Amino acid sequence: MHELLTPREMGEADRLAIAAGPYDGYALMRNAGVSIVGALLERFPDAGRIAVLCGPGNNGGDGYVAAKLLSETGLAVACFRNHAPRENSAAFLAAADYEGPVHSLEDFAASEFDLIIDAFYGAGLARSIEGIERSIIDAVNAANVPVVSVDLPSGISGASGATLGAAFKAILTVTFFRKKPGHVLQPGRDRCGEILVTDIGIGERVLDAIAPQCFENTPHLWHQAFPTLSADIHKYRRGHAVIFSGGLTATGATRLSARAAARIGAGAVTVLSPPDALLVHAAHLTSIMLRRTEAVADAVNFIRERKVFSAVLGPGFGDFARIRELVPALLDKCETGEAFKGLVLDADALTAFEDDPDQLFRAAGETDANALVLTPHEGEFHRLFGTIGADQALSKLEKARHASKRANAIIIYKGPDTVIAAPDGRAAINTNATPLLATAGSGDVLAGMVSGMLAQRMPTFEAAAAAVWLHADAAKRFGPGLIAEDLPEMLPEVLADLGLG
Ligand SMILES: NC(=O)C1=CN([C@@H]2O[C@H](COP(=O)(O)OP(=O)(O)OC[C@H]3O[C@@H](n4cnc5c(N)ncnc54)[C@H](OP(=O)(O)O)[C@@H]3O)[C@@H](O)[C@H]2O)[C@H](O)CC1
Ligand SMILES: [K+]
Repeated sequence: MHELLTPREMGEADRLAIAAGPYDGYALMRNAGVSIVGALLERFPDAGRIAVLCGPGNNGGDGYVAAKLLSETGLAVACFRNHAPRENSAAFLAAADYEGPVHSLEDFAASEFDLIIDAFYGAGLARSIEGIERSIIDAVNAANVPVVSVDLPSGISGASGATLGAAFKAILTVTFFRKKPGHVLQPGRDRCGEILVTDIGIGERVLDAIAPQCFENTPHLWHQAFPTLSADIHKYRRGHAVIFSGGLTATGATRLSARAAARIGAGAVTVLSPPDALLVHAAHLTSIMLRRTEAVADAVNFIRERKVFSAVLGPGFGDFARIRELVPALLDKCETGEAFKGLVLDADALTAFEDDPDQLFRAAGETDANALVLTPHEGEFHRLFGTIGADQALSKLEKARHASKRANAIIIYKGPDTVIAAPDGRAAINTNATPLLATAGSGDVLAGMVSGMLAQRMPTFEAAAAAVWLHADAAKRFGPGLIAEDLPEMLPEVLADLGLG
């Protein structure tokens, strides 16, 4: 159930389902109407006066079916519309079968109803909503009458989650078969309210032909890929990660990453420290090891000789020139050795390339697509991927995908709707975030978690997606008062509940 279908893919699912039978388009629409009414009666048993706002397409068709069913239960239902459905469409049949009153939108007043069914537009929204429909959306939102949206809140693009003109703020959105990216990307996600995905008779088998590449980030996506422990494992075989430390006054970020890498299951974690910070680390570290490194060669030799599998570079690092020297060396298997699988660049390691991102992309382009993870938040993304970031026509999902191809790296584009994208086109949108994660050091922990999973040879896309989900789950479990130090300490509980590790 974690596949997300674009409106185009959903249209294809519809077409394949009708071709396979037994339902034709109107039968699917009737099933959709039954789902809407079932959810509505369960949640709003006291709604006496219900308005159904019907658009000209099949979304409106679902509205007529719902109106007919509700009026058959004895409720006072009124339909409003601007345009009748196209002749011979399924929506046309639904409108003809509904025998109650159909009024002009001009006569609609939100205050006269206990509940509004929004069936203006769904998957077919093609442009900005204007005119009377826009005025009604604004008035309904201001009046605070509960809105149940059919498929999507009208005005929200199913592909991007963007608002086109104006969009309803629904209390419940009933969608069909699978969610769409617009349900999980902002601002769409906030406009949906509760999201109910219902079965309308489309068989799972249609997904074989569609082969969706976008997923909601849930444990189903990466559970199977999570490292398991065999009885004969030892600490270095379990996986060795290194974290690069900055200088004397900025060592905390390193330790947060290191602790997270260890807690997520790396067998050994070593902090690579410049000489001036060694004593500070020595005073704080216990199970995590410490190694003095000065020149780039010290670091890559250590990685090669100690069979290190992954590294984090950036948190608290400070020295941008050194980062620009280190990255090409760390992406070069001749330097690091074949065992080294993955480099996570965060914070300063992203900023270090803002004047010349091509330098980073060139180095990444010469390595395999699973060797590098970049973890930009909004500002870092724009600095690194200026043109892609500024392209208003692209959704956050598309931006992450373009950036991933451009950089030949897995991108974790952070935010309330973090997108994880791989150069092969796969993408996951995260939905379990909490504002509690807006605390200093939480990004350092995330970077450490990714590297801890890479150290255990988890495939990179899955490791990145798992880290994002587990990180948010840890924050939610801790709750108010959370600081970054708490995140690694919550991981044992998070992992145990999922049966992982
Ligand atoms: N398998 C399923 O998921 C099923 C879905 N159903 C429902 O069908 C809709 C999708 O129906 P569709 O007819 O493709 O699209 P819409 O109803 O959303 O809208 C298309 C019509 O709206 C016009 N339009 C689009 N944008 C605007 C706008 N901003 N202002 C005015 N008019 C607009 C569009 O006009 P064009 O000129 O562009 O053609 C169309 O007339 C899906 O969301 C589900 O609710 C089925 O009922 C069951 C199976
Ligand atoms: K709608």
